Amino acid sequence: MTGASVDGDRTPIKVGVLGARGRMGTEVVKAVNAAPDMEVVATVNSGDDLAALTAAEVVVDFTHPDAVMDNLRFAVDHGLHAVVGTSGFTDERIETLTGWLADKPELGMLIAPNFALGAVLAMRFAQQAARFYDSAEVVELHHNRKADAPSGTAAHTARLISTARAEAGRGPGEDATTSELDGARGADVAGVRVHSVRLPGLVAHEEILFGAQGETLTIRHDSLDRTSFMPGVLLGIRSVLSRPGLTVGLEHVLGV
Ligand SMILES: NC(=O)C1=CN([C@@H]2O[C@H](COP(=O)(O)OP(=O)(O)OC[C@H]3O[C@@H](n4cnc5c(N)ncnc54)[C@H](OP(=O)(O)O)[C@@H]3O)[C@@H](O)[C@H]2O)C=CC1
Ligand SMILES: O=C(O)C1=N[C@H](C(=O)O)C[C@H](O)C1
Repeated sequence: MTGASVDGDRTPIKVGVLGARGRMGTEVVKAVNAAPDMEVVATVNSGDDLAALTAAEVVVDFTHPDAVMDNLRFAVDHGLHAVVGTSGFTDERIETLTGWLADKPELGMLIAPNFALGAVLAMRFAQQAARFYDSAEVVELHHNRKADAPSGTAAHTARLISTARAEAGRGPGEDATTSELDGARGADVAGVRVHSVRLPGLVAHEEILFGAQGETLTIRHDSLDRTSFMPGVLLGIRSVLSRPGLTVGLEHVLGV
């Protein structure tokens, strides 16, 4: 049986890392190799043959929104569990993955828009607050090498707010803007305005702002270093083996 030794102790979880040379991939390789219960058995970078991944039980993907679906197709076809941090997951993509996994019910796949504990909590708190406020906007701030805007975390946060306020019988708050320069009010994600800032020096930051009569509420999270994502990634690797099907969001693993 894969991963189990004769005396019942589990052998280290075999992990393949996609995007291993990147900012996140580099940290993942270090964190996995430093963990006592797992080891990196394959690293894949852009242009490499994915076949090396078949030595793994779990693949971790921190690549690019344009690359991740092909990588996951390979993982599902080859019976590999997957932990995914790459951004760009639309409802349509989630539906596609659900279809693929239906044919491999034993496989687990975890997609987490953000692996940092504080970011997961910030999204949960925003979801709770959204029941009480019509008006909410999201500001995400990232390093200037980031490929996509808005961030996956901000898009996910906006969708959570939108769903929570709809469930509470609320709509988007009043906005009297009738004249604006293109982009001045940010992107509309599920009826929530999302603003993206890109600056060298930043890592990953998000503010969720709520407004009501005479008051505002601001929820802010800052990842100051990419090591902030690693406890969540390691937890994801450990848990995906016993979570068949698709899980979207680390909150479901953390139970928050
Ligand atoms: N969920 C979370 O908590 C977090 C998610 N992210 C997300 O992770 C992703 C990666 O971020 P980051 O590490 O900063 O980006 P980087 O650009 O630093 O790293 C991405 C790496 O993936 C490689 N790559 C591209 N295509 C492929 C492919 N088909 N197969 C294998 N490797 C490939 C790139 O290689 P090359 O440069 O040669 O193209 C690059 O080395 C982004 O989508 C980002 O938003 C980031 C931080 C936290
Ligand atoms: O590219 C990044 O850096 C990050 N990407 C993720 C996102 O798009 O939300 C997670 C985190 O914000 C860092």
